[in-house]
Amino acid sequence: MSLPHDNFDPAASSLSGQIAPEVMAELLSVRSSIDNFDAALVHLLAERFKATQRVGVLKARYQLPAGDPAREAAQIDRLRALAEDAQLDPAFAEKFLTFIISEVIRNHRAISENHGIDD
Ligand SMILES: O=C(O)C(=O)C[C@]1(C(=O)O)C=C[C@@H](O)C=C1
Repeated sequence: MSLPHDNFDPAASSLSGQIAPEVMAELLSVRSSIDNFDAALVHLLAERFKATQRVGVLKARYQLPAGDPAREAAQIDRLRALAEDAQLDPAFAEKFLTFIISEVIRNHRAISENHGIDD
């Protein structure tokens, strides 16, 4: 079976041949963890978007507004607190959530515009 990331080269680096082999080995070892985290993030995001897709269909069906500012404010407060506990910059956590939610709202609007065509 051929996977879409079959041609991913985990050793790709602009530093190849420019740094000591032991430094490169340590860098590659940490990067292998980063690659696992990035893969997990993609899968987590895919699941989140599957869930918000269902919300989008529900909102379109019942003609509800795409955005829910009170819900977003609660989510942001919660995520900022979680980020602080986890020693992640809360401003970054908020920016990240806001970025995702803006895409979700764009998707909700698209679903609502297409509503009636295929359901
Ligand atoms: O929960 C909702 O109502 C959603 O549409 C999902 C979501 C989110 O991505 O978490 C997106 C837009 C809303 O403003 C609030 C939350």
